[in-house]
Amino acid sequence: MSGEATESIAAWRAGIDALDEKVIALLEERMALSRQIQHSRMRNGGSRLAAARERRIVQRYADRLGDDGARLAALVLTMSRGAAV
Ligand SMILES: O=C(O)C(=O)C[C@]1(C(=O)O)C=C[C@@H](O)C=C1
Repeated sequence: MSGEATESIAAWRAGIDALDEKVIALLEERMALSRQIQHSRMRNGGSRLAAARERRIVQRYADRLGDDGARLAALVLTMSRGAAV
């Protein structure tokens, strides 16, 4: 591979690494918000789960990202629920 290509790939990877850091930070922020909601609901006698809300979230991801988006949403929700200890 040419030196130019190697440099380009390194720069693009730096961009990806920066984006991944943001995605991770956003996921952490999301999990914290989700935990607040779940704790609040449970303190008030409700359950941890809000199934209808989850269906809307999965649908939103699916509309934008297809079947993989739906799977990603399910994983994000699992992580968010798991954070509510
Ligand atoms: O929106 C809520 O009611 C939440 O509790 C948050 C959240 C989520 O992480 O998006 C988590 C658990 C529920 O089952 C539904 C959604």
